[in-house]
Amino acid sequence: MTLLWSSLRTVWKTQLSVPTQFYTMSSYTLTYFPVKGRCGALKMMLADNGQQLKENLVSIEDWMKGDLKGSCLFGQLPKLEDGDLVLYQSNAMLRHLGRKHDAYGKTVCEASRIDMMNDSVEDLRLKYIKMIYQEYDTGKEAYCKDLPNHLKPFECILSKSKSGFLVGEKISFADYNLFDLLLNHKTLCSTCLDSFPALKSYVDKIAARPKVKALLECESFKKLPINGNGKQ
Ligand SMILES: N[C@@H](CCC(=O)N[C@@H](CS)C(=O)NCC(=O)O)C(=O)O
Repeated sequence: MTLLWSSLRTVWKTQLSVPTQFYTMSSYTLTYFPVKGRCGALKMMLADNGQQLKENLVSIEDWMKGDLKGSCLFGQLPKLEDGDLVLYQSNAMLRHLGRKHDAYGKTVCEASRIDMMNDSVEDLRLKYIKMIYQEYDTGKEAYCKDLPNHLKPFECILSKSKSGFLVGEKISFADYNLFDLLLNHKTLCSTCLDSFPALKSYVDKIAARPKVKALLECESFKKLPINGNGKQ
């Protein structure tokens, strides 16, 4: 049993831990609207790994013509192309990049915990999107009041983390995703992290990673609105 487990671990590590430099020739193309939206985390992860990203920005006018929508597997963007691989679903893209760029944990158990954390980030993102697009004027206040209940589990995890990341010793795709969503929330409510010291230093620490910092300060990234309806 021990032997089997250790060989499984070896297979998993072989799949996950291919040196990052092996992938420097990857050519990524992202097709999406001119917003940060569901692609902020993906862009941060690629930037942090020194990867190039070609972007096709789609205006609402072009989208409304319907041809592109009709060509998308689920009728929605973003779409990420990595060579011959075409991916839809932003979380599948994060996982793909996590596998390729060693941001998906060291073991099967770490990967599963990263999945769990990312699913929780997605739960909060869906609540955020619903408020932004459907009830900004009537629901923002209640949303901000309830926000600490959703941030508390992340604070709890990070306050116990030795590395300062959600899972294991290294940054993972779930960290980029949570970081991106926390930046959105700081824009929504500037004091929302004041009673969460671990989350606050987590955001500061990821924002200070040189390549992430460069992206956050880059004009073409900064000028993208967070959401498509202008609310933030
Ligand atoms: N679950 C999908 C959601 C994608 C999604 O909601 N896309 C929106 C923009 S962020 C879209 O394409 N809206 C246009 C439409 O539905 O026609 C993902 O994570 O990628």
